[in-house]
Amino acid sequence: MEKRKRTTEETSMDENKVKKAMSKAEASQVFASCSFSSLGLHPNLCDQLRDRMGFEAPTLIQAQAIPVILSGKHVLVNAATGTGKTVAYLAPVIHHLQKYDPRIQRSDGTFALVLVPTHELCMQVYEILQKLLHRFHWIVPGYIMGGENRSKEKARLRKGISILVATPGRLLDHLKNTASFVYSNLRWIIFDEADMILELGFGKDIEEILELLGSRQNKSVSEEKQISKIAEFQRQNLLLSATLNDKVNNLAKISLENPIMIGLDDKTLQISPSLEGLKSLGSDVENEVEDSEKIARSSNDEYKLPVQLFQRYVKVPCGSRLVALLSILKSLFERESSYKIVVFFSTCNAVDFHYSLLSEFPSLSKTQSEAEALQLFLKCKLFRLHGNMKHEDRRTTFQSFKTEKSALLLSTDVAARGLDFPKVRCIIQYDSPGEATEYVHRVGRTARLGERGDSLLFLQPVEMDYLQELEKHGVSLTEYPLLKVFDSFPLYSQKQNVKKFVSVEMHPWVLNLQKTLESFVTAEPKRKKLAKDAFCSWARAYTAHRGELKSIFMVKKLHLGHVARSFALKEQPSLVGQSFQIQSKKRKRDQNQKGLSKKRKGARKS
Ligand SMILES: Nc1ncnc2c1ncn2[C@@H]1O[C@H](COP(=O)(O)OP(=O)(O)OP(=O)(O)O)[C@@H](O)[C@H]1O
Repeated sequence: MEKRKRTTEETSMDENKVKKAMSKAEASQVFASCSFSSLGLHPNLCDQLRDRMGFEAPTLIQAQAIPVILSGKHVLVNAATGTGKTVAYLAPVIHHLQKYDPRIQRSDGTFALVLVPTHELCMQVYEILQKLLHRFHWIVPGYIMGGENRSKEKARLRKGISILVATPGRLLDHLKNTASFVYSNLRWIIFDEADMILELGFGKDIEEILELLGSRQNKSVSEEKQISKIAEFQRQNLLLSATLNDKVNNLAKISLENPIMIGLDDKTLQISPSLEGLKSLGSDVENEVEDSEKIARSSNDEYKLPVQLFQRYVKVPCGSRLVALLSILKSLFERESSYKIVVFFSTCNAVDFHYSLLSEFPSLSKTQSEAEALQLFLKCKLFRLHGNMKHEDRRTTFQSFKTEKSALLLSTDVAARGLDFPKVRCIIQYDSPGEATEYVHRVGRTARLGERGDSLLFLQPVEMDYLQELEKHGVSLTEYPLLKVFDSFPLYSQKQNVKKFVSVEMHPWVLNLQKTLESFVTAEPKRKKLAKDAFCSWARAYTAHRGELKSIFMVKKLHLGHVARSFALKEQPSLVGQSFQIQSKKRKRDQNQKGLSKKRKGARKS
């Protein structure tokens, strides 16, 4: 069995960093020094939080948010990932609902609506609700989401769901088509991961939902009263996210009335109760005009990241990316017996290819007996998650990865937001995230609630300007010692006492592993097809970067032959390459024509 050597330098560097981070984490004080009951929550609910959930004390954000939410005001919460925002909004809702006298009944319909962007988040919030409601059996939790059986959902809505967790598209569908869905008592609308809901293009749906529910802030009071006939209380809307952007500003404006801001720095705030100049949530970010009444400025905002998170980047030439990924994963899993890692990819095809590769790629073996034993290169439980998977498979992956102590999850951005996988120690962004907000949410899957976490961002030499993009938001990364990782592997077919290698591409470990990977992938037509499809969709995704990022992630700057190597292909797939080049030529031609017609228009105007 091959053993990896760890340099003492590497070990002491890591240990120092751990110590430094842990003291930072302690200093950051994740928990407040008060109790849940001192925040005004009902004793039964406090018992439930302690006995069922194991929560002894509130987190800082819970201590800040719970009393304000209990007071009935509209609230915008901006707090770092993994700080306990879910309980911050669910606990006050449950507190109020359990107090209703006479007790609420299923026939009263829905009192609280939690809108979330993804299925996984929908399930996660629902599960937390189930635990919190254990002692309050008359308050019924439920969920509706795209991809589920509509008629079963209709039946559940007919029976009555007191607190409903939903994805926007499916909610809108039921609001329009399920006559037995009672929402006349609706008191709370909560947007969890508000910016992602909008990023996913649900802006128009949200506007329509707010209209239908009579909760759009420019509705006249009489109209609102008509809709909320039975409700004796005023509506309370809550908006939560770890990152804010212009679209959230607009959503805040149309859904929140005189909101209280929690977790937002005064300097970056301009609270505007004014409802004038509302823009459509469905419009493109690029098309949005500068607005002087922003609730939170996004352009130069510093994002809040957990202080105990070590953020590093690794600079890898394109053709060596796959070898670098596999080597880093191997070294991490060999270092510790229990280790949970999430690797983010840009496309579903890329996840499928890497999943298939890692599920079967054998260990590079020195001896015949080792080869016969068929050891895998990576000895860890492997999972994958992406939007093209069947819902049932997504659910199983989500649940299984949650409970594993040591495992690797390969995922697209469906896992980037809000998901709470316990004990994830490291996040690897193999494909770059695009917007800085995406970076923040991806790394937010680790270092949750004061725990230690590492993150590693893969960048090619031509993409290094992305670090400056992150710097603009106060995010700074240190370099990961990649060559040291390669040096620590035994070099078969080379003399053991070799000199230090200076270049990543020419490192014997890299050359050897790359060659083996290429032979492995090209030997099996199915695997080769997965690699080709992944290559093709990767290149398409690469051209889809928006705004300023276009000048950093330029496909023009890439050598497509090297990109192919990163999918263990010996050559750039010619057909894909040609069609890709035709596409990019066409795009260029279109851009030139656009530029020309703009110039012409300009000339006509002047
Ligand atoms: N008071 C508490 N005591 C102990 N654990 C808590 C407490 N509140 C929340 N947690 C746990 O902290 C973790 C993070 O909580 P949660 O998922 O609500 O964070 P979040 O702020 O919504 O994160 P994200 O921004 O990534 O969605 C969860 O595992 C949750 O069970």
